[in-house]
Amino acid sequence: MARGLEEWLAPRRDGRPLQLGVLGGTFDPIHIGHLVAAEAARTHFRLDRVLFVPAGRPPHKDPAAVSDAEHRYRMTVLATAGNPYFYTTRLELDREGPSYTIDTLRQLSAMAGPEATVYFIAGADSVVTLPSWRGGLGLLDACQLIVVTRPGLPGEALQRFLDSLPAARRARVHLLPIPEIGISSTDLRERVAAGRSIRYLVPAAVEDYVHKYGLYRPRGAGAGSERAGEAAALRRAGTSGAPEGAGEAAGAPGAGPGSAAGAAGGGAGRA
Ligand SMILES: Nc1ncnc2c1ncn2[C@@H]1O[C@H](COP(=O)(O)OP(=O)(O)OP(=O)(O)O)[C@@H](O)[C@H]1O
Ligand SMILES: O=C(O)c1ccc[n+]([C@@H]2O[C@H](COP(=O)([O-])O)[C@@H](O)[C@H]2O)c1
Repeated sequence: MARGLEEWLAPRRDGRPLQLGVLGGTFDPIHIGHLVAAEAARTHFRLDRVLFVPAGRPPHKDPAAVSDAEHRYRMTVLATAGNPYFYTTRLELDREGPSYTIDTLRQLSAMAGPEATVYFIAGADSVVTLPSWRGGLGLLDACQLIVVTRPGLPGEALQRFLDSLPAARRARVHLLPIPEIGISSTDLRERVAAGRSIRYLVPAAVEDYVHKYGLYRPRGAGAGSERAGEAAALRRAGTSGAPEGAGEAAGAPGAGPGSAAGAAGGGAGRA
């Protein structure tokens, strides 16, 4: 277990119970929809910190269609670096097997301690598939669930899901309307493949990273043809070649103890 995450999950200095947000995703690539969702959840529910968890092996996706986890992790570190309340963990990259969310939530709860409340943040499109996840609705015993709105999902699908829940579990689900950001990682991959701009749809550092490593370009198109080799080199480099940012590989524990964010968190964080 990376020491950075343990430090980042340390209790608040004022003894009040920690309110921890967790946003899991494939993040292939991370985009402003993810960041807006996390920030909206943080401010609305007065979360002390939000942890971004790139899925090492997304359980429901074809591995051949997903970029190397190391690239997705590094882009997430870059994207979250500017927010002192955000942090990116490689927990699911370093765990063997499919990245089941229930395992992650149990692991985080054990690390954060019994006083902490864990809020899993997810888009409405993802939440309606929850019954098919590992552990099914049992996930709602391991966390509070913040459901952020997402353009494109018919309202009835979410309502049907909510209506299907027993009252005790329904009480743990919180709807949060957020500014509608009508983009997805799929759109962004398609844009890059077609040579179209992704500027302003992802943080500038992520845009630079995508182009530097030739991600999402058709095979044989310049740097894109080097993808497998680059990813292998990144893995060999381990944590030493990580980008600067709020993530374990960067060795900069973001809003953890002693950081600028720890101090800034006087109101919202580690007072
Ligand atoms: N634009 C958005 N608005 C609100 N929530 C979003 C948005 N994009 C992604 N999410 C949510 O963020 C989480 C992680 O999403 P993910 O990394 O799969 O991105 P995605 O854009 O849905 O990717 P893809 O198009 O590859 O399926 C999910 O809970 C998803 O519902
Ligand atoms: O645990 C599961 O069975 C499970 C099934 C589908 C999705 N998830 C998680 O849900 C989060 C969002 O998934 P996705 O596909 O929208 O990136 C991400 O953290 C996934 O690992 C988890």
